[in-house]
Amino acid sequence: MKAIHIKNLTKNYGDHRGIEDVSFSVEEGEIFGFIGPNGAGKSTTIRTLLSLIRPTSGSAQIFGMDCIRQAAEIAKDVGYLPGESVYYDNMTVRELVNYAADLYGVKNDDKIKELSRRLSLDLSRKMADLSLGNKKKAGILCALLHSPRLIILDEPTSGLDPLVQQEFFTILKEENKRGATIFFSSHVLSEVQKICDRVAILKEGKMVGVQKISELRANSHKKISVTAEKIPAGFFDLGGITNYHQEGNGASFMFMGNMGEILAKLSALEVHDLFIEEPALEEIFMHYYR
Ligand SMILES: Nc1ncnc2c1ncn2[C@@H]1O[C@H](COP(=O)(O)OP(=O)(O)OP(=O)(O)O)[C@@H](O)[C@H]1O
Repeated sequence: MKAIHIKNLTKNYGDHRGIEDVSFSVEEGEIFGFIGPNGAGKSTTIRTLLSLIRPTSGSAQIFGMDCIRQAAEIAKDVGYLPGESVYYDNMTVRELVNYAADLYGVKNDDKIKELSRRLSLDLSRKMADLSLGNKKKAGILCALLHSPRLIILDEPTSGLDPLVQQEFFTILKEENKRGATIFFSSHVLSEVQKICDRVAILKEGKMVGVQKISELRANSHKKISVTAEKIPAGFFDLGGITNYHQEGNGASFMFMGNMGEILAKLSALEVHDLFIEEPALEEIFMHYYR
């Protein structure tokens, strides 16, 4: 069963481009990343999925249900953390989560207590007095408290400090283990690689591709830096080399190909230092954004 199935989805805001002809699917049980720079159209896609805005054309389904016609039914199965949230300032966190729990018919308080403890969120505080990160935690609580089948998170980590972020990822992995599908939008590529199985890449409103994180890495270039007694000009004249820089007795470049060729070349040098590194996911993605 597909948790999410989007087909040729287009949303224009008058003359402004939102998203154009976006298609992809998320399998039930996946942790799926949705990546793109600010303004790429991630929130537009999510809001269309949840029927908060209407598409210009195309269709979307969640668990086989039509996102427009069956929006109310879908909402019971979904937990959603918006990118930007506006809350009732006068409510305490406790009042807010009780309100959300009532909406979803959640009677048991254990999960609320456990999540607030693990995220270090004080339930007695007023929403108006919370920092951005603590407001985010309250939003996370509201998105998870009913143990939904599908969790949709729009830029969930902005404002969370690193320790809380780590705990939040552990919680998400546990939610995934109990069977929840997780759809995670972000412009921070390094955090997506920590948790997601596959990613969809969005650029200027259009899909660039969907790939497994493991494949992205397997197909990737290696980053090589060498310092040696003397490196003749244009010494590394091999195929598969890009971003070549040479200065003084150092050279650095990206390489994709048979590493033996590089080692054969290096054996002709008096090498002082050699680094062969996996590039960050950011660098792997860069060729999509050129
Ligand atoms: N209500 C709106 N009216 C007009 N244009 C909009 C509206 N909402 C979004 N857009 C435009 O649609 C495009 C996609 O925006 P969207 O917010 O979906 O991107 P995003 O990838 O979620 O980025 P961000 O992380 O900055 O929110 C942008 O060019 C944005 O300016």
